[in-house]
Amino acid sequence: MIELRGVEKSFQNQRVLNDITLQIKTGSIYGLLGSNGAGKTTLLKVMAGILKQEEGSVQVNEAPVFENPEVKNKMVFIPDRLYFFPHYTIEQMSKFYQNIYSGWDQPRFEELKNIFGLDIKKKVSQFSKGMQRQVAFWLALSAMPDILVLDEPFDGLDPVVRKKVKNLLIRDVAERQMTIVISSHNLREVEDICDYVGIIHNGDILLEKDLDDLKADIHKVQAAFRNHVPAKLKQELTLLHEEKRGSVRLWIVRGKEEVITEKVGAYNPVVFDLLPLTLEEIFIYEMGGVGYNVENILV
Ligand SMILES: Nc1ncnc2c1ncn2[C@@H]1O[C@H](COP(=O)(O)OP(=O)(O)OP(=O)(O)O)[C@@H](O)[C@H]1O
Repeated sequence: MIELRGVEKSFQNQRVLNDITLQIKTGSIYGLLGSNGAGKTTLLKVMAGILKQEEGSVQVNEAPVFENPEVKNKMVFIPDRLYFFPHYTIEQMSKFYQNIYSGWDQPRFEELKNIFGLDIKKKVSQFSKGMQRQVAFWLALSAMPDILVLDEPFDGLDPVVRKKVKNLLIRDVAERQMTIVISSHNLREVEDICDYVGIIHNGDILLEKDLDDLKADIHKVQAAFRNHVPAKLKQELTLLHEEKRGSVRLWIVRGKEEVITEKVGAYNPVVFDLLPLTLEEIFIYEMGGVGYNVENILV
C-alpha cells in the first residue's frame, strides 16, 4: 500500500502540491488525471522518492520512501522524458538494471525480447521515440518491481504496442499483485486499465474514486409518462442533471440500477430506458457537482 498524508511541495515559493492525502492499494492500478501543470509529475516524483516533500509523509507498506533503498529496489519509475546512458545498447542497459534491482529476472527479459522484437545489440539512442518507450517498459518489467510509477506512459506508442503494453501490465497486476500508478491528461487513454482514478487540479486532489463503484452508482435514464412527469418521483431520485427532449426526459441519476428501475417503474412510464455512462460523462457530472468545469481539467 502506498500512503500519502498531508503532502505539500513547493518550488521557489510556488506551492505545487497542497495537503495531498491518498492511499493506493496493493495490486491496484491508479490513474492520476489532470491537465498540464496540475502537479502530476511532481506528485509521482514525490511518491517515487525522487523529490522530497516539505510537509507530510509518503510511505510504502508503512516505510518512508525517500532515501530508502529497500523500498526503491522494488519500485521502478518511468518518467515522461526517458533517459538512457548515451551509447548504451539495450543489452548494456539490461546489465545496468540487473545490478541495481535485486528482483531482476533474466528469463523474463528473454521472454519479453520476443514480445517487443527489438535488437538488443543496438544503441537505445538509435531507436525511435516509441521504440525507446518500449525499451523502458521492457527493462522495467524485467526488474519485477512491486510498484511501477508511470508518467504519461503511452505517449508516442502506436495503438498496437499500447495494447500490448497494457496487457503486459495487467498480467503483472493479476499474477503477482504489482501496483501501478499512471499519470495522464487523457481519461480515455487510461479508463480501460485503471481500477481507481484520482483527479488533480492546481495541486489539489479534487476527486478520488473506485471506477466500478463509480460506474455502478450513476446512470442515464430516459423516461416519458402518459401525463405529467410525476413531481414526487423527481424528489425520490437523486437527480444530477435533467434535459427535456420532446415528451421524453433525460435524467442523470445517482443510484443503483435496480433501485432506480423500481422507483421509476412504480409510476408506470410509457418509455423507460436505463443506460450506463461513459467514464467521461460520469466525471463531467461528478465534477460539475463540486463546482468544476471538467472539460478544462481533463482535456
Ligand atoms: N523543478 C521545478 N522547478 C520549478 N517549478 C517546477 C518544477 N517542476 C515543476 N514545477 C512547476 O510545478 C507545477 C506542476 O508541474 P508538474 O510537472 O508536476 O505538472 P504536470 O501535471 O505533470 O503537467 P504536464 O501534464 O504538463 O506534464 C508547474 O507549475 C511547474 O511549472
